[in-house]
Parts: sequence; C-alpha cells; structure tokens
Amino acid sequence: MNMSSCMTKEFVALQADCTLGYVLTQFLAHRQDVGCVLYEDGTLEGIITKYQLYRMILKNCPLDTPITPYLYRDVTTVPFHYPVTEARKILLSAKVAHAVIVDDVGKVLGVSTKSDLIQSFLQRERRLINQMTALIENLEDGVIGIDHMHHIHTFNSAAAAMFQINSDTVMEEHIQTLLPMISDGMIHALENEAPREPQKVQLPSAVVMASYTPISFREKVIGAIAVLRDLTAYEKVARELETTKRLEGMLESALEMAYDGIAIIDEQGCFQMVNDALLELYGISREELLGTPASQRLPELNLEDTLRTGKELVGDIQVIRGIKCVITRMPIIVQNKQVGAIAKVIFRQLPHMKDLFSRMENLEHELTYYRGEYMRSHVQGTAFDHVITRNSAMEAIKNQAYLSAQGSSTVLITGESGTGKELFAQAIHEISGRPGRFVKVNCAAIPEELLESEFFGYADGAFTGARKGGKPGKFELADGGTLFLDEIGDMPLALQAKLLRVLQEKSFDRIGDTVSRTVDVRIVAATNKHLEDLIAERKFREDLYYRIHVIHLAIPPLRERKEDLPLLCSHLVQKLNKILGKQVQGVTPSTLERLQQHHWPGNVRELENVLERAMNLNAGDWIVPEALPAFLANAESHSLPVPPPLPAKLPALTHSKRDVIAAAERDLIVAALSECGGNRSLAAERLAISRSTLYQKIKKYQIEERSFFESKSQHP
Ligand SMILES: Nc1ncnc2c1ncn2[C@@H]1O[C@H](COP(=O)(O)OP(=O)(O)OP(=O)(O)O)[C@@H](O)[C@H]1O
Repeated sequence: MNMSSCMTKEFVALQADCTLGYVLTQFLAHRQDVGCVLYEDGTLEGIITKYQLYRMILKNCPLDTPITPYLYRDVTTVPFHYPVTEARKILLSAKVAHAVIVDDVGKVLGVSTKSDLIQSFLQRERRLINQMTALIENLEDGVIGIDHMHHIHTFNSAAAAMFQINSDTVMEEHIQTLLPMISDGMIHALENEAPREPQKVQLPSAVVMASYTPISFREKVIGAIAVLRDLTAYEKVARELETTKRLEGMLESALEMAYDGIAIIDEQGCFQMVNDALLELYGISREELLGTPASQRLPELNLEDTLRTGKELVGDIQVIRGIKCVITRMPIIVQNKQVGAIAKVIFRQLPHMKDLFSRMENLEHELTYYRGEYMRSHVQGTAFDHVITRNSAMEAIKNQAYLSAQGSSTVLITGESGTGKELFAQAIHEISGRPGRFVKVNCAAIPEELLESEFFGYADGAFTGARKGGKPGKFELADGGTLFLDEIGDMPLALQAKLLRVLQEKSFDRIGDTVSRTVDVRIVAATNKHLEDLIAERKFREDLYYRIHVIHLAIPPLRERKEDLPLLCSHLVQKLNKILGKQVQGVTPSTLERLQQHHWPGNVRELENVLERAMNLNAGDWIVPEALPAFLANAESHSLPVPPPLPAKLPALTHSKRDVIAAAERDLIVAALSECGGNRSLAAERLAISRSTLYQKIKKYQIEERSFFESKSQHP
C-alpha cells in the first residue's frame, strides 16, 4: 500500500496573498486544519496550519491580513508512490502531523495527516486479521491457541474434526480440562517460552503430530499455539510403501529364481526389471538395459507390440544369439489400466523339454491303458473275464470296451459271425452298472412287418388281435438298461428312420398310441456287415451310421489270433462240461494241432460247436483228433491250404464274382439243410453260422424249406 491511497485529495489550496479571513472560511468549509500555498505551476510554496491562524488572531491581526509571513516553508513532502510504512517513518522522524504528497515533479496531489495514517493502518490490520482467520480456518492442520491463562481462544475447523467437538463450545475453556492430551505440550511451550519438540498424539479419530509454539507480543509471551498434523493418511501411505517394498523384494527374488528369462517394461516401453537368466541369454549387463527403450535394445522381444495392443501372445518362436527360444508376452494391468508388459523367454534345454513332453504323453497313454486293465481285472473284472484271449489286439479292444462301458455313448461292434460281439455287448452292460435290463433284438430274425411293434410296442386296441392293455416294445423293456441291436445292418430303411428319431429325441410312440414315451436306453449295435458298403448301396442310412458309430469295437476273426485257440479250447471245454454234465479234461496236442490248421470261418462259435460235437462223441477224458468232424479229422482236410486272412475290408467285387460266391453259398446252405432234414439249428451248426444268419440267408436266397422236410421223411 502506497501513499496515493492514504491522503486527502480535497485539500485546501491557497495562494500566498490569501488573507486570514479567507483561509479561516476555507478551513471551516473543508473541515481542514492545514492549507497548501501553491505556486502557479502547482508546486508547493509552503503550508499554513490552524495553529498559525490562532496565533494571527491572538496578535489581533485584522481578517484582511495576508498570510504570507506566517507560512511554513520547510515542509515535509512525501512522493505519492512511497509505501505507507515508509511515510510513517518520515513523519515520525520529522515530528510533524502532516505530510504533503507530491508527484514526480513536485506538484501537490494531496495532504496526509496522522489520522489518515492510523485509518490506513487499522484497515490493513483488519485485512490481515481476516486473512489470518481464513487461513487458519482452511488449514488441513488443526490449530489451537491458548492465552497466558491457558484458556482456548483459537480452535479451527480441522481441530474440531480431529477432536470431534464443536468449536463454539471450547472457546474460553481451560485447555487442561478439555483437551488434556495436548495441554502439557502447550503449557510447556508457554511457560518455557520456547517451542516444544513435536510429539505423536493418539486422538479418538486420528493419529496426529503436534508441534507447540509460544506466542509473543512486544517481547512478552502471551500464549501458545498447537498445530496438529493428521498422520493417518501418511501412515497408510507409509504402510503401503513398506508393503510395496516388501513385494518388490519378493518379486526380485522370484525373478532371479526363474529358470527362464524375464523382462518387464513400463508404460513408456522402457525396461524396468530384468532377471539374470535374460541377461545371461543376451550376454548384457543390467545397467545397460534398465531404463532403455525395449524396442531399441531388444526389438525381437516385440514388447512394444504387447504394450500397444494389450494382447497376450504365447509361443512366439525366435532365435536369439543362435539359441532357439519360445517367447510369451503379456500386458500388465493394474486397476484396469495397462501399466506395462512382461516377456518370458524359454530358452534352456528346449529340445530336452520336447522329448520330455512326448515321453509324458506316452506315459499318459500307458497309464490310461493300465488303469483300464487294472480296473477291469481287479475291480469289476468279472464281466470281461468271459472274453478269453491272449491276443494283444483283442486285449486293447477289451480295454477300450471297458472304458466305453463307463459312459453312455452308443457302441458299434463289428466282426464276423461268431467272433463274440454279443459277449462284448453283455460285458459292456454289466460293467456299465446301468440298473435296467440287457435286451437283445436280432434285427435280421424278426419278420419285417413285426419289427416296429417289437421295437416300440403297441397300444391297447392298436389293431385287430392286439393284446389287451397293449404291449411294451424292446425300447421300453430296456429303459434304464442296454438295448443290443444285433445285425443292425439288416434293419429295414423305414425302421432305421424311426430308430434315428428315438436316438435323437429319446422318445417314441407305441403303435396306435397318442402319448410319447421317454426312455433312457444305452444302445449297443452289432453287425458282421460292412455298413459303409450298405450306405453306398443305399441300404443303410448314413445319418444313423454316424449316430451309432460313436465308439467302434472291431473284433478280429479267430484265424487272425490263433494263439487264442489253446485258452479258448480249455475255456469252452469247461463251459460245455457244465452244460453237458461231462468231465472232459481238454484237447490233446494233436487235436490242437489240427484245430490250428483250420481257417475257422465260423470263428469261436464254430470252435464251440466242434468241441461240443467232439465231447458228445468222445468217450475219454481228452478230445482226440478222431472225435473231430471229418473236415478237421482227415489228413486231406487239414492239409487243405488255409486261405489267407481276409483284409479288414474286401475290395469291391464285380457282379459276376459276387454271383458266383452267392450261388456257392446258396448251394452250401441247401446241402446242409437237406442233410439235416430241414432242421435249422443243426444246419446252422453244420455250417458254423448262427441260426439268425442262416434264417437271413434262407430269406435272401429264397430257399424253399418245405422240400427238405419232405426229403427227410423219405429217408428214415
Ligand atoms: N473271446 C471269447 N471268449 C470266450 N467265448 C467266446 C469268445 N468269443 C466268442 N465266444 C463264444 O462264442 C459264441 C458266439 O459268440 P457271440 O454270439 O457273442 O458272437 P457274435 O459275434 O455275436 O455272433 P453273431 O454275429 O453270429 O451273432 C458264444 O457262445 C460266445 O460265448
């Protein structure tokens, strides 16, 4: 603040020839005590004060007396730009009550009196007090002031919040009564007239650092002030800092222990952390890397790409200093913000790891195999114990069958007639633990017109002659169990479509019924036909094929596993002993030798029939070659060349070849039927095929069976 704002601009301006009377009139009119006598150019000639006028009056000077002789010419002037404090000093040292304020060239601008100065000082003080109060009020620190009697006179809002009390209620209260936790410090500062060491104080809602200072006025201590700084936030930050430091230490140790190279970059793409493994790979020092841009120092890590896209990349193959490396990159996200990126470089013993993985994979496969094997033989092995084999391919199929039994997927079993397809189906059902029944349907043996009712049953009154109350079909009977669809390749197309629907929707309608029924049936299908060929010939639906072809067990024919013959012979002899009530020990080595030479087109069923026949004929404990049927017993027969094993899938036959084979097959069947007088069971046995296969072939070749009964009656 300068003097231009601390002066009276409407001063009494006079000329030297002004009279006493005129000046008195001006003083009264302007209520002033001093007048400035100016030259024409406005500069100061002198001043006249009211005391001079009093003196003129006391000397009885008439009112028209000019004032010139009474002027003060040695006047204290102050330039207008001087600060008020400076002007005060000038007035005090000159011991005058007025100062004339002049501009740069000495022209009078106004007059400043002592009262002007006091006013201005009071104004300034008021402003300072207001500023101070506002400052104290708005401080984040709590401020408490006491007077020399220890009574509180200052208590700002921050202090009120810290002590959780209202400022108005604490004024003039004794500090010791109201705030004992800080009173000692304040009184100490007051009485010792010196600041007190800051101390940590626990308040009800916060921890504060309190500093105490005495307040002096005119070199006398008149009170004390306490400033309280809330440490809660600082303490939290300190704790977080400590945790961060600890975590950083842990992270560094973890990085150093890592076997692979690791590099971390910050938001700017500069290296923040690298571990020894990475430095070793690059042959570089930590100092050379830290703080440098990754894109320039190690561009092959491509970390800036991860920083830019925020995308993870696993398994990037790079060659670094001649070493093949696998690099994985990931963004580092903190509170939903990407703050950097990390790269992991796998470079040590990669080839060994590859070997290790493939060995692990093999071991896993082996484990699965042996687990299945173990479970099968130790836990619930009985069902598959009936499937006799020592052939490794068969063992693998048994395993697969065992594992598939645990699930509910459809199983397709293929293999020549008599290879044990039904045996497998039964074992699967037993192992599955399904509570329902094992229901078998021979799709080839049921007349076509009855197939639908056999499968789905019929409702009460569905057709003339229908059983009262209706009849459940095989699907219903197998609810909760297993439905074994034998010879599925022979299922008519119309029924295939219906079966497909049931498999897809798990529901069906009885014939003549309006209510759909839902069933839980596990399907095991079997066939000795090549379903792919039937699909090509449009005799089997492709969609149904894919529906049932979920798990496929392809059973090899007996001629491909002749090592099974000794075991099978002893198993079947024991089985037949029970049925026939015999005590046969087994087959002699020479019998086995002959059996080994046979081609076994009828597979295990044919072997079973041969052994049954031999046991019926054989008188002794052991089955000798003589007890074997002629085609096995006589030398010519067993010396017959054994045809080579059939490939899994025969090449497509030409029509003529097929016809020749069909004609030969028909002749054989006719011969067998005629020999057995039309007895299908005997003929099937003689031909080493199942009854259903024989029935199917009789149908296929349209063989008239009546003639055989007749021929039998002619031969006693
Ligand atoms: N590996 C085996 N171990 C013990 N017995 C077996 C084996 N394979 C088949 N058999 C027996 O052979 C006979 C024929 O088996 P199964 O009826 O299961 O054959 P399939 O393949 O279903 O025949 P088809 O196709 O003619 O219906 C059964 O008495 C069965 O117990």
